[in-house]
Amino acid sequence: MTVEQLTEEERDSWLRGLTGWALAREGKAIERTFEFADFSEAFAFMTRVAMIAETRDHHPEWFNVYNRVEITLTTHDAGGLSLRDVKMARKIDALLA
Ligand SMILES: C[C@H](O)[C@H](O)[C@H]1CNC2=NC(N)=NC(=O)C2=N1
Repeated sequence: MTVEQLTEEERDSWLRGLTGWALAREGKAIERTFEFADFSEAFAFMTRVAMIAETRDHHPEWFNVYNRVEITLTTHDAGGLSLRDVKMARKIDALLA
């Protein structure tokens, strides 16, 4: 799939609309850390994110220990950040709203 990488301007503008997400990997990714009451809550969240990832065919890089989930979004096909990452971040955030 051909996916366009965001320009720096687009990236900064889209990022202003996302709370809690920060640029990572020299602007080629965004990341956010989530904390839950315990492992069960964290893993339930991960399961829901996994379902979204599968339906969108857009997969997170993530790390979990106990109640903490760190998510990094980047578009491998674009070699950096694309609108798909921004949309995925919004979907993830919506799970917690
Ligand atoms: C063939 C398949 O559509 C691609 O490999 C998809 C799958 N999931 C993906 N996930 C992410 N994060 N980036 C991609 O570029 C990507 N590409």
